Order: sequence, then structure tokens, then C-alpha cells
Amino acid sequence: MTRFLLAAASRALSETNSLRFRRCCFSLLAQKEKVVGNNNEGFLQKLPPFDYSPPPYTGPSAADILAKRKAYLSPSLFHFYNKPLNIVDGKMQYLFDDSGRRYLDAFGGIATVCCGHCHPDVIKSITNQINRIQHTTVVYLNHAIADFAEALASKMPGNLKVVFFTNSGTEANELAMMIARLYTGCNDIISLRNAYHGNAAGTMGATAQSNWKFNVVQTGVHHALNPDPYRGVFGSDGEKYAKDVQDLIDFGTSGHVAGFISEAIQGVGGIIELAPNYLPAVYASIKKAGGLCIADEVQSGFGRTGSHFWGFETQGVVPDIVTMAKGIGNGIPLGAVVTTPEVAEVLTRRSYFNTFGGNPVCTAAGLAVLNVIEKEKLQSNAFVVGSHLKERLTALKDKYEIIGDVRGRGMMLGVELVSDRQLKTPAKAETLRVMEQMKELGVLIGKGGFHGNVFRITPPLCFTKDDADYLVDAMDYTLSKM
Ligand SMILES: Cc1ncc(COP(=O)(O)O)c(C=O)c1O
Repeated sequence: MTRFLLAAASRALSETNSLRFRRCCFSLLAQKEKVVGNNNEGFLQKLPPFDYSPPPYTGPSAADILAKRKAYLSPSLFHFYNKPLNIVDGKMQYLFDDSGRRYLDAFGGIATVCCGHCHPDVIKSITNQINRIQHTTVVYLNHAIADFAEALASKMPGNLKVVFFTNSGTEANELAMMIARLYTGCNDIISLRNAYHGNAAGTMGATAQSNWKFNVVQTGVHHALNPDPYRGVFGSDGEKYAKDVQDLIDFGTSGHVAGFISEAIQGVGGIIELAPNYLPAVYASIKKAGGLCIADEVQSGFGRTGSHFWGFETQGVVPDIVTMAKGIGNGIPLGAVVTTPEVAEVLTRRSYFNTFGGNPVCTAAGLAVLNVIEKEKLQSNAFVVGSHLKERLTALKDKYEIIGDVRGRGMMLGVELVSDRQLKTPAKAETLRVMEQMKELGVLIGKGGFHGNVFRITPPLCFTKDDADYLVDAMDYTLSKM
């Protein structure tokens, strides 16, 4: 009977989106962990030593907050864990909860914290700036904004040098798509299967996964504001699949397009790398059709891929517009669009503004981030530690049938769980159970992919080899118990 209940709970967890029902299934499965038994405490002793103790925390516990104020909080708090963590401190690659417990952060606040939590140089730069002036807005000059714009432009290839600041990745992509439409006088934007570009009206159109798109089509808003973008397909042969984009242009549009937007490694979509030679061929088709090529570097930028500073460089292309956010401010809200003076001209002729975009405190953070990445050689650390991590995760694939694929590069890695390797059947419930158990072992990872069955491993770029080993050992231990 118990076995039947547990199997039903596991299956139900994969199939339902009801939060209450999911919690019920979670607690049944937690009972199972108790029955099977575990040695978490013993395992936790192996967490790499870290010379930092957070100051004592005297605020409310997670249980207190949820008991009294749950009604005010976003339901996304329950997307990952049965009981959301109350994170009260962070230092470099570690986070601390309200009980002082330490967690290895292998998600980095969704691929955002690149230098490490509360990096002293970033804090110092922010503090210096906030003590002088906190907000100016775009119609005044401020050196913190100019300093960062110049430093960012120096990281760009070609003539990409005009910087528009925004507050987030969604805003950056909205602006990039608007620029492409204004510049070309066309509406059609091509985006890719599995893409995630944001959740405002325009970017939600370019976002491919239906579970992130909501039901705006039914309200008519979607079509009124943003024609549905076309979906290119791609596989292991980049040049062959690029032909599909050419076909879309030839048979699905008037022959002209506003642009093409893509990530170099799809993050939310489940850590999917574009096939080699895909972008050069697609960019050529888009340029021929009069469109602009937009590289969404919100996740893959700032050295995360390890081999290159920007993800698009892995394909050897130079885009017309580059968008970025997340890593740019190490967690301080900031985004940017960088383009050429010729393309930027379409906005100089109009009165575009963004009240908070390019706030001096945020840009002071951005400048410190660029300096830290260089000073601490974080990009090469992402390469060395990321390669080691990927190698060890790939070895786990040989040991456990449930691992369908290990992919990505640098510190942007994905591990896909499947219940059948041939059929690639997603193991959704197991993904959540592994995440829950890894949390108990002091490791936080993310998840993504259309079915939510791909672990996303995107730690701060200061992650060490010992951290990587602990993560893999924790995953090994967890899978061995399942
Ligand atoms: C590739 C990519 N583009 C855009 C966005 C949207 O960024 P934001 O959440 O800052 O609006 C995300 C967010 O996850 C992303 O991964």
C-alpha cells in the first residue's frame, strides 16, 4: 500500500501544477526519505571549509514568515522546494539561511552572481557612489555612467559602442527588438525553439516555451502588440538547420525581416548550445533579408562560458545589437543594450528614455564587476573549474541511466534527467526530489527546460574545484539512494 502511494505521489508530482497538491506529494515523498534512511549529517562534514561566519541573525524564521505573511508573497517561492529557504546572508559562492546553515550556491541567483555574493570590491564601489548621489536619471551627465559605458564598449567587437542602460534583461530585449523594428521598418522577428527572452509583451512573444508565455494569445493582446515570431529549428548540423531560417524568410515573410534574436546557450530552455556554424549561416540569411542580428547575452555573457567573454564569440559572429543583464551588476538590477552608432541613430531621432536605466549606483556596481572579472581571472576560472565539473558530471552519466544528457560549457552546465534514455522521457518528479535532497546536503542548483527536467548549474564564477567535487559527490550520493 505504502509503495503504491509513493509511486502515485511521484507520478502526480510530474503531472500537476497545483501548489497545494504538489506540497502534499512532496510530504509523502519526504516520508520515503525517512523510511529509506540517510546519512546527511555525515555527508555534510565534507562541505569544503570556508573561512567566514555570518553575523547573528535575529529576524523572523522561514516558518514565521510563511505562517504570518505567506498571502503577500509570490507563488514562485514554491517552484523549487517544498519549504522555501530563508536566505539571510551570502559570501562569495556560499549562502546562509536563518539558522546559520551554509549552502554551496550552484545557481548564482539564476546565473546572476558572477563575482561572488557581497564581493567586497563591488560593495565598496556601490557604497562610495551611494554616499555621493543615488539617482540622477538619463537627462543628466554622471561620470559613473560614462565610466561604465566606456568600459563595457571596450569589451565589444566591431563598432558596437553605443550603450543604452535598462533595469533588466526583459527590458533590454524589448528595447533591442524595438530598435530592430524601427531601424528596418519591419515587424517580423525570428526567435528559436526553447528560447527565453523575457516576460513583457514583446519578449514574451519571442520566448518560445509555452509554460513561460501565459495565455495572452487568448486575450488578443499578444497579436495586437507583437506578431508571433517564427521558430527556427536547429540540431547538430548547424549549417543544415540554418537553412530552415532561410526557408522561413523565403516562405513565411515578405522576404524582409526586422531581426533575429538568440542566446548562444539557451539557459531557461534547458542549457542547450547552438550547433557549431549555426549562427554564421543564420546571420548571413538575416542580413540578406535586411534584418538585424541580436545576441541575447543575459545569461551567457560576462565570462560565464569560460572560453569567451560573450557567448556569441563561441560562434565567431559579430551581432548588430547585444543585450545583457544578470551578471552585469553581480545582482544589482541593471541591463544594457549595446549597438552601433548607425543603428543607435533611430533612437536619437526619437525621445526614448528610461527613468532608472543607468542609475549611477548600478553602473558603479557594473564597473566594479568588470574589474573583478579581470583582476581575479574569473573567466579562466570558469573555464578550468567548469571543464572539470562537466567532466565529472559526464562520468555520472555512465553510472546512472536516469541522466539523459550533460551539456553546456564553462559555468553554464545542464544535467537532464530522463526515465527512458531512448525516448528521452522527462523525469520531472525525480528532478524535484534530487534538488530537494541536494539542498539537504547543502547544495543549491536550479532547473529548466520545457519539462523542468534539466538541472541548471550556474554558480558564481569564483566556484572552486573542491566546490565542484562536492557538488558532484552530493549528486552521486543522492542518485545512489533513489
Ligand atoms: C537569456 C535571457 N534573456 C532574458 C531574460 C530576462 O531577464 P530578466 O529576468 O532580467 O528580465 C532572461 C531571464 O532569465 C534570460 O535568461
